[in-house]
Amino acid sequence: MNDHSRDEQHDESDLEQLRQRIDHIDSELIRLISERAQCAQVVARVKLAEDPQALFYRPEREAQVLKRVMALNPGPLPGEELARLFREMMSACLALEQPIRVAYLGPEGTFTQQAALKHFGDSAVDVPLPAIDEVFREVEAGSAHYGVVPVENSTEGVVNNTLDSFMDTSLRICGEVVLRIHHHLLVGENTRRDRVSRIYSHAQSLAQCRKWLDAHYPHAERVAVSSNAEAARLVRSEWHSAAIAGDMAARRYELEHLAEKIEDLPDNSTRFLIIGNHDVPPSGEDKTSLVAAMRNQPGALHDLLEPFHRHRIDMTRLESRPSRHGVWNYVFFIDFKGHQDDPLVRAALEEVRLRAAEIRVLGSYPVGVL
Ligand SMILES: C=C(O[C@@H]1C=C(C(=O)O)C=C[C@H]1O)C(=O)O
Repeated sequence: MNDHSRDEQHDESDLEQLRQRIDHIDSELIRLISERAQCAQVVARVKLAEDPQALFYRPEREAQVLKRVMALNPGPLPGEELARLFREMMSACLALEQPIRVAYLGPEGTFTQQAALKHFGDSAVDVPLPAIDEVFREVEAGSAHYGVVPVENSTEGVVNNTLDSFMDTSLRICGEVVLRIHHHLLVGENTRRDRVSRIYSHAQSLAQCRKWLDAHYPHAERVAVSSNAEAARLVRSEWHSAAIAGDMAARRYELEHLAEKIEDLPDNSTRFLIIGNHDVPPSGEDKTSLVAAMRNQPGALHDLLEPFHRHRIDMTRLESRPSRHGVWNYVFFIDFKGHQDDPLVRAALEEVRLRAAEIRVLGSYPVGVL
């Protein structure tokens, strides 16, 4: 036997042993995961015994579980990967308690679907809807437990439809998800790649890739459609067209990548909100969103914001939108760190309430973990 074959023999028996060890670990994991799932079933019974209308999904608890997993992670898997595995495990456990229906801005293949999956995991039932206000309506009507809508993009700013929908809803924000957005130039298999004369995408995505398009396809017609998934669907049957969309849409519509990561800013990301019909208890690291209408007098905005500053509350966002009642009246959307049950936040909110014409807390919710 030469050295080489002895080495190989050694490798083979090593491999055999390692696989036996992995089988043994898997058996242990199966036992533990099943024990975890049984525990979740008991949790469901406890919740129901306390309240027949019990909420099974607990965003604050899920955020704590994920953060704990990342803190305990000894490696070699990155914390986010380990948390992703736990995300799926919780999703499956929750489905045993109650299958959760999640409406999102569709069609299938949108970044919003990707955000919904990232937040709720694979075991949630997803319901694609064609418009943001329909997502609000579906959750208001109780046909879906939760909804997922985009609210702001790091390159292009706010999604006005979402902010406007919050003006006339009683729904609450139950969570947030931030997604890194990578755009690709996609084509169907029969497309003449050198003859692309039209590029479809959502207006925001076209804007996020403007410089790249100017440099690479200055003469192609840019056509804005209702979503990037819709763009992907359209180009399947068009020989001279390409779509700008993400990986979900590429997979869903079996498209090929002509160019990858064509967004102008490399850290392009979008924030999505989870909407539901209940308040979320504190998780330990929360944000609060509110909408306020100002009194129509000089210094009103300063007066409105001053209590946040004095109570040292960290404001993370301020947006204004025209109010739909009366010309030139504005409402403000304010996000800040902290939970509405925190004594400091409560004190600030009481003062703000006296200074604003109207304020409505849209929700306190866990800061996005993944
Ligand atoms: C098990 C529970 O119910 C659900 C499932 C969870 C889990 O699997 O860890 C966590 C929160 C809830 O969404 C719970 O509330 O603890």
